[in-house]
Parts: sequence; C-alpha cells; structure tokens
Amino acid sequence: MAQAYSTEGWITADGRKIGPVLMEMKNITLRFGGVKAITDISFDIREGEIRAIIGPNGAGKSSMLNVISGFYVPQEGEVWFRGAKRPPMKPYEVARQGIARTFQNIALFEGMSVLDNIMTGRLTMMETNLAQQALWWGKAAREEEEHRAAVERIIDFLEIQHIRKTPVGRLPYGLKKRVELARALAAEPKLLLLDEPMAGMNVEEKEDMCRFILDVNDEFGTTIALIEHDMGVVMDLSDRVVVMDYGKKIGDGPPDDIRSNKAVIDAYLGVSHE
Ligand SMILES: Nc1ncnc2c1ncn2[C@@H]1O[C@H](COP(=O)(O)OP(=O)(O)OP(=O)(O)O)[C@@H](O)[C@H]1O
Repeated sequence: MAQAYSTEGWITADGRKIGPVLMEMKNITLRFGGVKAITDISFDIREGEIRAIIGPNGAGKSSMLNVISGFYVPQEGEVWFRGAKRPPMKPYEVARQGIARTFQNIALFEGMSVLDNIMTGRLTMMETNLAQQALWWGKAAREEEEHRAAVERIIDFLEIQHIRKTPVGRLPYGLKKRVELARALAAEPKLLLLDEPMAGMNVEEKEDMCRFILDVNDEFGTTIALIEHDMGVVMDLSDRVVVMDYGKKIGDGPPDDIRSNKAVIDAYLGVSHE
C-alpha cells in the first residue's frame, strides 16, 4: 500500500481515513519477577486504524494488550491516550476512557442470555446507581431504554437477532466469539482490543469475523488493535503491523513491508502457527 504518511494521517488504498495518533506506547518494559515479558517497546495506534500485533508464542503480545487495557502496569515507560499521559489506572477506569476488549479465552456469562451478556458491556456507561434508580425512577427507566436500544442496534449489526434470548453456554464457539465482540462494542469504545478474535474458528467463521471487524471499523469509525496468529487474516485486515519476538519489537509497518522484513521472516522460521 503506497501511502503518504503524515502526522495528520492518510487515506488508505481502500479509501478509509487514518487520523492522528490516538494511543502511544513509549518505551514500555514489563517484568514478571525475573521474566521480561516486554522490553522497551514503543509504537502508536492512529485514529481509525486497524493495527495488528503479531509474534511467535510467548512474544509478549497479550502482555502488551493487557498494558493497554490497564490489567498490567508496566515498570517502565509511558502510555499516552488522546494526547495525555495516562496515570496508572484500574481496568474499569481505562474502560471508561473508551477502551474495550475481548479475551483470548472467551469470558462471557454462560448461563445468561446473549442479550443480557451484551448489556453487561454497557455497565461502565450507566449513570444512575441503585439508590438513584429507587429514588429517581423516571431517569433510570429512560436510561435503561436507551441502553436496550443501543444493544439492539448492535445485535442487528452483528446479525445475531435469532439467538438474542439463547443462553451463551448453548452457542457454538464462533457465535460466542461474535457475542463477545458485541459486548465489547456495547461500550461504544473509541479503541477496541481484540485478543485472537479468530482463534479456533473454521474458515467460514473466520470470514464472517473478518467482515464484522472491517464493518465495525468502517461504520462506527472504531479504532482496532488486534492480536492474531493467522497471517492471511492479519495481512488482509490491518493497516499497520507491530511484530514482537521475545518481548522486543522487531518490525513495525504496513503489511507489505512486514512480509519482506528479514528479522520477521527469521523469527517465524521453524515456529508453528495456526
Ligand atoms: N501473569 C504472568 N506471570 C508470569 N509470567 C507471565 C505472565 N503473563 C505472561 N508471562 C510471561 O511473559 C511472556 C510473554 O507472554 P504473553 O502471554 O504476553 O505472550 P504472547 O505473545 O501473548 O503468547 P501467545 O501467543 O502464546 O498467547 C511469556 O514468557 C510468559 O510466560
């Protein structure tokens, strides 16, 4: 993809607008005791972009996503979001700032319906608490109605109307992944983090998920950062790719550059991938 890079952004080959920097990771180092999961990594994520993080198993990708979403606080480095340095925050505070995520292993309430699971994605946006709901019924009811309408829009968008009342535990894997995406979208995030959204899916399910990710990006303007092992998917979907290996960044750029990057090719040689 030939792009005229600038600080304001650029237009992609398929006509999408990439804006200025939304999130910047500066010299991030993360240790678990003696294990260095991330060593001095810097990269940025731009508004409207689909940004992939790839690398062999144990490279530090999930750790990086956990730093972005506030689950881990790095020992060194700075996280900048929307032009401001982010102080150490709890994950729910990060979520309130407009960052939502899905997990490598699906994290849904199996006994609850699809609709109710997606509704939990709106919790960080709910203004009234229980006491207010008791005292100020009108406002709480109005709020509830708005939340339900927003959830219904997402259900339509992701084409899961037919399972809205079904307990999540009864769904096949691919649909559970779609419900997880729906729950993350219910928070109306500015930045959506997807941890291996296609893992364990068959070809048809992967194609569906790809389409939904592109549609979310296109129609809601959501910036997306994703970890994915399927190289075909990564190269098709993403605008730019960060490559990690043993906790270090060994590549960063558009898919065409990454494909021909020798350090990246070497890191992948002899490593098995799905
Ligand atoms: N909570 C933790 N405690 C101790 N070590 C951890 C923890 N989380 C990750 N690590 C270690 O940090 C390194 C990076 O792990 P991480 O899960 O981030 O890699 P990854 O690239 O996401 O791997 P995969 O593709 O297998 O999911 C590994 O050596 C891992 O064992």
